[in-house]
Amino acid sequence: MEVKEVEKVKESGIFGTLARLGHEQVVFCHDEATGLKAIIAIHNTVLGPALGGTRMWSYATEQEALTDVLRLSRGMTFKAAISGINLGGGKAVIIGDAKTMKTEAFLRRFGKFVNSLNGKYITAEDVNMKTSDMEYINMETRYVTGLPESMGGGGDPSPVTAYGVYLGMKATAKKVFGTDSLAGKRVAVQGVGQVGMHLVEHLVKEEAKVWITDLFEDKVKAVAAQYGVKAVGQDEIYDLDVDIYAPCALGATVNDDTIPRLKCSIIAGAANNQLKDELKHGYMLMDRSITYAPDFLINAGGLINVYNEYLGNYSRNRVFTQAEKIYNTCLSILTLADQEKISSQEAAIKLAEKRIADIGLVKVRH
Ligand SMILES: NC(=O)c1ccc[n+]([C@@H]2O[C@H](COP(=O)([O-])OP(=O)(O)OC[C@H]3O[C@@H](n4cnc5c(N)ncnc54)[C@H](O)[C@@H]3O)[C@@H](O)[C@H]2O)c1
Repeated sequence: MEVKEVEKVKESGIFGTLARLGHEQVVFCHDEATGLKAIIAIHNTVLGPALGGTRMWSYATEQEALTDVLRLSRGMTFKAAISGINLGGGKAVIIGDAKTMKTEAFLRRFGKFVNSLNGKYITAEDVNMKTSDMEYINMETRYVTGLPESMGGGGDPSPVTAYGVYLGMKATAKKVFGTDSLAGKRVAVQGVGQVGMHLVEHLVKEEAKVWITDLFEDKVKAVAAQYGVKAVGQDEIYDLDVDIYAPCALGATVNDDTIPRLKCSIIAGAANNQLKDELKHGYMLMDRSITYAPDFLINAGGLINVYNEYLGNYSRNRVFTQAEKIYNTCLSILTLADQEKISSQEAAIKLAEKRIADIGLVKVRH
């Protein structure tokens, strides 16, 4: 959590912050018996109900939890809008230790709070929440998605996310190199977890030259051996002489320290909030002629997956077909950014906001 962001919330007060970020509703949930403390933030419901996962974290302060949920829910609005999905943006955070506090009663009490919003907010998994937790939440509300396949859910969203990231990377390559072929292109993948590993598979299939890193050496060794790619140290990844940097671990890795070190022409990866400061670092990348594929667009495969599950009659094929739209949307955004001399992140937000405004007008007409 950025200290600066927390300070901004303190300075402008809660309503001032909601006005600045454009939120509709924030719900504070408290239950003495189970020790549940949660915040549900509904950013925008113009396109549909607000969908976004629940994150459980031992936040240092309540202010920090509030800042996180406001920032994340706003991001979900843009992600759904740019992906052509009829959903709004929302998110929930639960304050506390996920290892010790999650009991059946605790999760079902949270489910009851979600249910009290009558479908205005739909929850799903996020950091420190598992599909098994969603099963308990589902006992108290039907406004939950991301259920296990055994319960009719869509299963692991990571392959869909990785496919979208791969297509976003190809579209960006088309813009930068004039061809979307990644054959022979040098790609550095940071984080070979669920998404990173599937991404490596796509890249190797297309004969890209791949370097990988991860916090866990066993993961690195396993992926390097399986796909015949090269392993590098965690910090070394920023200095590699590569064409593409793919952040698939944590957010905020594109920042004051790393931008001067990067030698790539493209950044395209799965992590959320890759730019530490959306505005400043978007422009720093432009100055260095590094083209950035907006994260909330190219990592939207997971959202497309849970949305389809929520609609019912889930089909994995349909999900992959919908994820293919990421390629053309990415090209449109990069073209708009060029035309208007703005960062690709700003261009993506502009297109997302335009769709919300246009569809908002359609909705008020009879
Ligand atoms: N899973 C999805 O469908 C999905 C959808 C949208 C966005 N994302 C985002 O994509 C990213 C990857 O998701 P995932 O599901 O693969 O997560 P994951 O936890 O399975 O994998 C992340 C990997 O990054 C590694 N890592 C963490 N910090 C690192 C560091 N400093 N250097 C190198 N490696 C590091 C971890 O050890 C782990 O192996 C996350 O930021 C996630 O929020 C995932």
